[in-house]
Amino acid sequence: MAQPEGEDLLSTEAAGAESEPTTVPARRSSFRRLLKDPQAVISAAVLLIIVLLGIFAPWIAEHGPNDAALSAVNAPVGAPDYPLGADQNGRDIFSRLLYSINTSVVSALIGAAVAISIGLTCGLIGGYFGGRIRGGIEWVFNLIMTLPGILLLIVLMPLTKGDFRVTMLIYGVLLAPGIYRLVRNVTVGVRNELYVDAARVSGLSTLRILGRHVMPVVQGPVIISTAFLMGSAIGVQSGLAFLGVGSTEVPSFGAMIAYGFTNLYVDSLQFVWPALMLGVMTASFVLFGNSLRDALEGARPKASSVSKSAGSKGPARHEQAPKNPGDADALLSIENLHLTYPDPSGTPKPVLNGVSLAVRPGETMGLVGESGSGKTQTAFAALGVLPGEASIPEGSIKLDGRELIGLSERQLRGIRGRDIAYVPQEPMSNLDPSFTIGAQMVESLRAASSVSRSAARKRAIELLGHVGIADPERTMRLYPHQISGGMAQRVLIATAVACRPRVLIADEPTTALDVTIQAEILDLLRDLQAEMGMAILLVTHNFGVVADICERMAVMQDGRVVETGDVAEVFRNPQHPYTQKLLASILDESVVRDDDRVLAGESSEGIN
Ligand SMILES: Nc1ncnc2c1ncn2[C@@H]1O[C@H](COP(=O)(O)OP(=O)(O)OP(=O)(O)O)[C@@H](O)[C@H]1O
Repeated sequence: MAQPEGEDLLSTEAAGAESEPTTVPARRSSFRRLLKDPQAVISAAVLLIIVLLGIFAPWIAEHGPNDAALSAVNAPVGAPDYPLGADQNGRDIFSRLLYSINTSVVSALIGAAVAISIGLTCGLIGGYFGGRIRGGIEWVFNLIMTLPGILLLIVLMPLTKGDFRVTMLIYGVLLAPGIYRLVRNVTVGVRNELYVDAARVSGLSTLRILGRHVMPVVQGPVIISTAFLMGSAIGVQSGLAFLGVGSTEVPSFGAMIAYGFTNLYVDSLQFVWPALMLGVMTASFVLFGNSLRDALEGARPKASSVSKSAGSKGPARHEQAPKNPGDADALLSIENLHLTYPDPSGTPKPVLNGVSLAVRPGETMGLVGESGSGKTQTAFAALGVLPGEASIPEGSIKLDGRELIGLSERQLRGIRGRDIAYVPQEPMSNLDPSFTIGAQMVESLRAASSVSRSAARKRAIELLGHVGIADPERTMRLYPHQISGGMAQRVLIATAVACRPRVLIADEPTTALDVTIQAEILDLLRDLQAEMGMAILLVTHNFGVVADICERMAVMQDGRVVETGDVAEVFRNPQHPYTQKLLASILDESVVRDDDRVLAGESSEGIN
């Protein structure tokens, strides 16, 4: 397929041109999402109140954190001037609690800032450049990881002179390898994306690519890790103070807990206040980080059941839908499917306008149409993996007579992978760069068939061999960036057919691959179909692929199917003007074979 680089470059530029003005609304909508999340609002409010209490401690507290009064020794809660009582040295617990907040916040900021700045910078560089640069960086980080963390901080006490800020600085360095690994893995994954190659070819500087393409992907995981790091830094600082490492002059939850411990039988509450505050602070950091990540990464296409439009109740809203001719024996039957997404003003924007489609058992149906005609949305609707904001006001999707619209996520999970499976367009983007092929296959197999880990591993190795991977055992140990696109697609096909699904939806499974590999993947799909007897719905914009492998085809335009029929018949005698236009613009007699064998899908050779 002559999908020239020029076109890619133009689209990259166009995307770039578009991305500038959309940045502000995107940020605004992330912020709005954050404000709508009760977990985010509550945890942020709790943190804000705690931090403000720390900042205003000198004005709120009656006493200094180290002011001791003999008359106040072990004063109970509610004693005059000592709202939370006093410790065994006669120091105001409330005051020490407030000042300890500042110690914790400073520790969290130093520890997280050092870890993020070192880990993020090195992760981006190591992940993007690879080779010796990555080797050198990893050597240093591996060395750091061998150091015994807390023990080192204790041993270095003479060097830090008990200053918790210096201690947290060193702790930040010890935390950096975790961030490095995270960022490196994400960067390696993004670096292999086609759009990054396109950006590189179009002359974008490395810094710009890192900032524009890599950082947005990295920011979510880093933010959630920041929250964990802050919680961890607070915990470690308190732990060290509990052990007596550091200046006794510095108020800290850890030191307060230690004093509370020794005084547990005199007044148990002395121990409870700092422990409670420590718990609330660390939990708030983590909960807020989770919400922030969700907000920044946007509404993910959750594997949720498709939502029906407001007001539509029960599954009986598609009775008037026109029946598909010949769908009585259909395994997957889509009738009059309408799908909308809200536009920025909230008005539903139609994306599918009454799609009707029937896939019979054991057949390969090609779903063709120009970009944006709704092929993928139709496939996603059938799989029940539309994003949360999608709405189906009308229509029906039946698998072997069972209505899928309106099923709960739990019910859909029982169907996906077992009865209906999916092979995606971009194999690399569909494998997690942080996990080995084996780990990902085992996880998917266990999710689909609840087998033991060892059985899933055995089955994964078998499947990899079955889809033509030469050394399955070795491949299981590899990370996605260590295998080719063709191998990645074989891995995904192997996972998809693991439970012998009755319907396989393959969304442009060969688009991201080069021509030779495309033919191999089509052959593989054909072989697997012959062996397992599954029906395949093949989403493609490539008529060559349709001619090569499909028996029937449906042509989509503007969110509806305009023509359905046997491939040979549609190729010979297209009825709809849009099909005629598509065929006229795509077919080239000099490269496309028109013999009956090929059109009937009997040949094993690919056409492009
Ligand atoms: N989350 C979404 N919100 C709003 N509109 C969407 C969303 N996802 C898809 N669309 C719109 O749905 C329409 C159909 O998209 P779809 O991905 O199904 O097209 P397609 O035929 O598969 O195209 P391609 O061959 O390029 O993948 C497009 O106009 C697209 O902009």
